[in-house]
Formats: sequence, C-alpha cells, structure tokens
Amino acid sequence: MRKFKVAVCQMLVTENKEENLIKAEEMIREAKSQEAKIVVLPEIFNCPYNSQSMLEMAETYPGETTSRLSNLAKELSLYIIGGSIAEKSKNKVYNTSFIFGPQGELLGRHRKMHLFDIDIKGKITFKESDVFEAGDEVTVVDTGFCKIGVAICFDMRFPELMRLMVLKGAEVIIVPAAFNTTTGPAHWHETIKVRAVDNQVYFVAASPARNLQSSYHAYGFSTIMNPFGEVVGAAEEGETIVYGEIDLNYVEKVRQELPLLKNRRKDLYTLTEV
Ligand SMILES: O=C(O)CCC(=O)C(=O)O
Repeated sequence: MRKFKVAVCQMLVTENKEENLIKAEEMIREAKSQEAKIVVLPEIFNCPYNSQSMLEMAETYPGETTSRLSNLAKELSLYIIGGSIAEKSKNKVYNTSFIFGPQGELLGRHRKMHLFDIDIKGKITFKESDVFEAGDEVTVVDTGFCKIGVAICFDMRFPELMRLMVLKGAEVIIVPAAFNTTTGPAHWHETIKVRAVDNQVYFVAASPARNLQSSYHAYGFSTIMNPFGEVVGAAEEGETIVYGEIDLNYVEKVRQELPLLKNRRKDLYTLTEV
C-alpha cells in the first residue's frame, strides 16, 4: 500500500474516563467509516492532563484502555496509534503510546523519552517528572507497508530523536501531543514544519481539543504535514477529526529531488544511538 488515509481524532478530554473511552471509540469508528487506515489519538486521552488524574488513572498493560483499543483495531481492521496513557509498570509510571495493528496485535509501545518539565514565569509551570519515569527507547514500528516513528509531545522538540527514527527507516512520524496555549502559538506549527522538512517525512501531530474547563488548556491545531512542508490536514481548537492522505511515493520523490538525507556529511559528523 503506497497511499492511505490517516485520521487524527482531536477529542475533547474530560474528567470522566468512561466518557473519554466512549468518545475515542466513536471517533475511531467514524474515521473507519471515512476509510482511514491509521487512526491517531492525542496524548493522555483517557483522563485530564494533570498529575493527580494521571496517577489515579494509571493502568498496567494489558488493561482496560489498551484492551478496548486492541479490540477495536481488530474489529475494524485498523492501525491505531493509541495516543498516550499513564502506564503503570513495576512501581513506575510512564507516559506511553500503545500501537495496535489490524489483528489487534501490539505493534509497539513508546514511553515518552523527554519529560515535560518547564517553568515559563507567569505563564506555565509543569513538572511531568513528578509523575512519570522517562522511557529510553526509540520507537519505530513496521506496518509491512511503511515504517512509522512514534514519539510523544515534548519528544518532538528533540531533533536527534526524530532523525534517529528516520535513520531506522521511518517515512512517517506520528506524535500524540498536548501543547498548551503558551507554547502552542509560539512553537507548535514551526516545530511540525521543520521536523517534516528536515527529515522528509509526513509528520502527524495529534492534540486534544481545547477544554477551558480543565486546568491544562491544550492548544489543539492537530496537523498533518507533508515532507515538503505543506499542510495536508489541520484542525483549529475544537473537537474534530482531521484527515490527510499519506503518499509514500511522494516521500521518495521529495527525497530524490531535494536530497537532504543523502547529502549529509557522514564523513564529518554522525548521530548514533547509545
Ligand atoms: O513542548 C511543549 O511546549 C509542550 C510539551 C507538552 O505539553 C508535553 O510534553 O506534554
């Protein structure tokens, strides 16, 4: 398969976990009815993005949320990039994206590698490391028709990680995220564009819808960007599903016509995973 539709569910996340799971399922079913092959959920889609909720609602794998996503992937024969959830494992909690294939199989899991610890005076302070441990693996899953790099939110600010995914064969990078109303307007669009252009990949960034009732105001503006830096699908701040076509032949064409990856001076510098 060289061309397929990807859908990003920019869902409104509430305090009610069951409500969030039902919403995610409804949106995934809708995306399937529009013939999407890959459906993406946002970061922490089953509970509010705050330390207390994430700790309270953390689940082990397999657990309620992942079983529901896996069953849905199987029933609908879809790839589901399951946003992220708080994952409990051996007395630690991770911010984890579970990725399911069309038989309901777990294709991979990405544990957020760069934790969102920031303090922008008078604007936003957040310390994810109060809740989460950092993951330590670069995640690239193989669908059989393309390789997909998966990272979570703050991870997208680290160009080395994105490039490592491409060196492992990723032609598409998918990032469940939840930027906010301070850093979103400042950096969201530019980061998506530059990561897509530098790495010559489709870059799919999924946000929750903005919920002004919650303590964390997600930015929204989920975006699908092509390898030449053109937007192929985008939302504003409200709840919606964003669709875009991924064309792997176009990745090849851009990489040939503007040979950035080929022209790296590997004799002068290298990037290695340790
Ligand atoms: O990088 C940013 O500005 C936002 C990151 C974030 O919200 C997150 O990692 O959850």
